[in-house]
Amino acid sequence: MGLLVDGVWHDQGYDTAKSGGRFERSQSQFRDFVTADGRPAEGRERGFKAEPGRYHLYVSLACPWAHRTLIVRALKKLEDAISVSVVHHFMGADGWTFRRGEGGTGDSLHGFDFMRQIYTKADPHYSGRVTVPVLWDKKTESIVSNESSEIIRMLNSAFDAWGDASLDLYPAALRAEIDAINDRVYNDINNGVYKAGFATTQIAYEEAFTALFAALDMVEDRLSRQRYLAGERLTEADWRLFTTLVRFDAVYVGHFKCNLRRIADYPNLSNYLRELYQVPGVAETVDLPHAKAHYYGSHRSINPTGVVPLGPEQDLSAPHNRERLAKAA
Ligand SMILES: N[C@@H](CCC(=O)N[C@@H](CS)C(=O)NCC(=O)O)C(=O)O
Repeated sequence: MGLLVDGVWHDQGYDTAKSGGRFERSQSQFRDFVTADGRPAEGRERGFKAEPGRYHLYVSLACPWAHRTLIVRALKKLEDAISVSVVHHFMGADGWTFRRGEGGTGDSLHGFDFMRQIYTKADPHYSGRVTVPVLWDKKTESIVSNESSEIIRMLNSAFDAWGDASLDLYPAALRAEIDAINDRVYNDINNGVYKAGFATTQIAYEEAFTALFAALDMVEDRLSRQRYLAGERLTEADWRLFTTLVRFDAVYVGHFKCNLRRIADYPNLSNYLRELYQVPGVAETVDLPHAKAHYYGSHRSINPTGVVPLGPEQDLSAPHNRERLAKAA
């Protein structure tokens, strides 16, 4: 694990010394937007026009942030319009690599060996972490965005000429509701599991753990009354929660010490997780053996032996009971 400083790679883990043992996620730095007409988004200088075949996603199948982009690409039926490369699951001293095999596809655009080369190609003086996902523009040979929450918004709305325009995961009428639930889910659940797992002091771990399970309890309660997080229809808020839920019992309970309860112990959350997993196109984006191999194998500060546990038993294809919450027409 490492980062770039002025374009030079340094093998360095997360520094929690200055923050009382707390894991603090750094801000994504490439924040442009693809738009349908190519005009720069508000407050941005560079404009990128949506065109089929022009953009490429770099993802890891292990990463919950990258997973969001794969799900929205599949749901919006953009597989032919936006190509993908998948990094290898092992993230060691070189960071993400394009080693082929075990799910890794190699870099089909440049034939690079390391993900960091994508960043230095876009900006030879880049300083920061080398993260996935990345939305790459083949035309200008640059990174449009390395922020998953913004990439999914682009996939949702900018490419409707080539995808499923009938699906809107961020409908105008629900935006305030979606933004509010996203905020809690991001801080306490999506990022919460990382804050628990990468904490290097007891107090930092306990803070994250307490907030995480309070938020899961809140979501469990909400999902006992309504089918989806923002009400009666599936939105991006659900997919953002899904990528953490689907990894929870297999990875976060053990590896990140998030072990007060499993998702399997929450009746509504576990049925909801199965419903989302069974939405056509989604199961193909989920690779739990790959995720386990990544987390347990790569984070040697947490799991020095790299041994990957074999369990748990899980059947995400089993029936769910969520139809009972559908509003009678
Ligand atoms: N805010 C970013 C976070 C992406 C992120 O942190 N990805 C992780 C993988 S799960 C990563 O690439 N980490 C590498 C590192 O921190 O060095 C997003 O949502 O796109």
